[in-house]
Amino acid sequence: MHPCLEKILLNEDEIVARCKELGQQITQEYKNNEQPPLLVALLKGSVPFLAELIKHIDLDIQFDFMDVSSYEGTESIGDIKIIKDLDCSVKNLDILLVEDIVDTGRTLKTVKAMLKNKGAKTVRVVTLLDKPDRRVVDIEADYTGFEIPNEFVVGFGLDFNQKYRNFPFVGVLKEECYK
Ligand SMILES: O=P(O)(O)OC[C@H]1O[C@H](OP(=O)(O)OP(=O)(O)O)[C@H](O)[C@@H]1O
Ligand code: HPA
Repeated sequence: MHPCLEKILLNEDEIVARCKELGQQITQEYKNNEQPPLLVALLKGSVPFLAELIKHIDLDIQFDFMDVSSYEGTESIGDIKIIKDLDCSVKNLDILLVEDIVDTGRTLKTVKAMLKNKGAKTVRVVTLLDKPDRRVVDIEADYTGFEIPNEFVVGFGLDFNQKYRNFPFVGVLKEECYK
């Protein structure tokens, strides 16, 4: 057990089982679509979730990455910066945006609007975690792994100051470690 860990909210088995359900649901909902979706994953937090999810999507999907940043420590700074844009065009594509967490909703709202502006045909969202109590803009994911309470979480991709992304579970740190 890591010395900074206060508690585990979601263990690895629960996360993997939910990724399987989400992958199957996505497969069903896109299988009669004209084209398979392009998964757009937001770096860096969504990487472990993307890696688990795609094992359970039985469609000829492709994926690409964008890196946007809005957090310093546990604070959303509101201003969304693009650090790395997509490699491919999204024009007329059905996009499935892959997020680790929807918190204030600012990142999702901004990125969804960017993709629409670039000519995406549709933009849906799959998120591992949703923290509805923290929302400041009106936005919801189309597919959600787990709703969680208003606590700053780490693990399964989520960081505090770039650390703890490699925990295979989602947990909460001891207060003295959020410094
Ligand atoms: O709903 P919001 O309040 O906008 O917060 C959610 C976003 O914040 C985190 O990203 P961050 O900018 O920390 O980048 P990271 O994925 O590299 O950790 C997280 O990965 C989401 O993308
Ligand atoms: O709870 C969180 N943990 C890590 N990163 C985050 N970005 C938004 N909310 C969170």
